[in-house]
Amino acid sequence: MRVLLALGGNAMTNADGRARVEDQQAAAAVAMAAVAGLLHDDVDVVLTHGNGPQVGNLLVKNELAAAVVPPVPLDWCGAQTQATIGFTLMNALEAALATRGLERRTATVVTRTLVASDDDGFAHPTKPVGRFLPADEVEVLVEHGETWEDRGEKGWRRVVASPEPLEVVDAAAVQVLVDAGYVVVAAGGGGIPVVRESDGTLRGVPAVIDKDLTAAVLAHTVGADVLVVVTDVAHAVLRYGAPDAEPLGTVAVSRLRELAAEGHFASGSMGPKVEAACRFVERGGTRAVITDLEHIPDGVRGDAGTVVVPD
Ligand SMILES: Nc1ncnc2c1ncn2[C@@H]1O[C@H](COP(=O)(O)OP(=O)(O)O)[C@@H](O)[C@H]1O
Ligand SMILES: NC(=O)OP(=O)(O)O
Repeated sequence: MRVLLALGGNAMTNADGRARVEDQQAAAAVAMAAVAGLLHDDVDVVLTHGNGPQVGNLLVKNELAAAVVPPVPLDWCGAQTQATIGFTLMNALEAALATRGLERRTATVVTRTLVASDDDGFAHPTKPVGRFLPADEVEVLVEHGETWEDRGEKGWRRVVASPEPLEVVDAAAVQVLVDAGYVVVAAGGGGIPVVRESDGTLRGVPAVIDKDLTAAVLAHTVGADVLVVVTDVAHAVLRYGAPDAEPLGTVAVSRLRELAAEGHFASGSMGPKVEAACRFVERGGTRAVITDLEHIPDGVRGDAGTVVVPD
């Protein structure tokens, strides 16, 4: 069986969004222990991951150091996060496997994702990145041309362009490595966004793609049977936060689309996960599962989490 696991922010760092190195290493150790448990069953695994906290931190470093060190664009920041998170996950996974007496080769692929140059996402930033700030600290940043959004209790967060992923450009390399038995980390942060020029060459563009939507594209392209969207809740929930909230178990994809249209899944959090799960199953995937780290092995079998199946 081939499984693509998309790891959310909670699996990559701690809850305050600051993404300190030690927090990222600790979170990776916990996440990779869960993934190592899955590798007992000798499944092929491709991992992808978010980068919102990390890429936001790199943007802040750019600003603070601009007088001394040349700033780099957002696509470069995204590429840098693929490298640092990829190697952290590889180290953590190999350590987790070693404690179980297991060995699997690992690789991280610097991965580009094709987007449309006229995507509406460039005009309307939606992707939250970096740390949370109180409203009074945000004013001056908005005056400098940044877009910030009120994210509720935790404060305000910067939002950047987030175009739709059309194609994972480097999927063939991922496929070769996974066919050869590697556990592959790929398309981190949704992939480095690129557009195709009229002469066929690719050019990086300043944006951060939603990693769950790219995960659905990559899972289909590498022939995954199961997509698991790993987050900090065991299920997608109907009437989330209300007294009569109801965790969603196994659901047919067309029914899930109806529930999404009724507004059960918040945009910018559970919404893209549900959308990614629907897209993967609609394109022929056996099942897509939304669950937390603890339930990964059961979720892969379809025995835990929100399990999205074909009609
Ligand atoms: N209907 C819902 N069911 C479950 N969780 C929901 C729902 N709507 C919004 N959420 C929120 O979505 C969060 C997961 O999304 P997000 O924070 O973006 O995850 P990650 O960083 O793991 O990718 C949950 O912690 C929960 O607060
Ligand atoms: N790129 C991305 O979707 O990152 P997060 O999951 O960390 O928001």
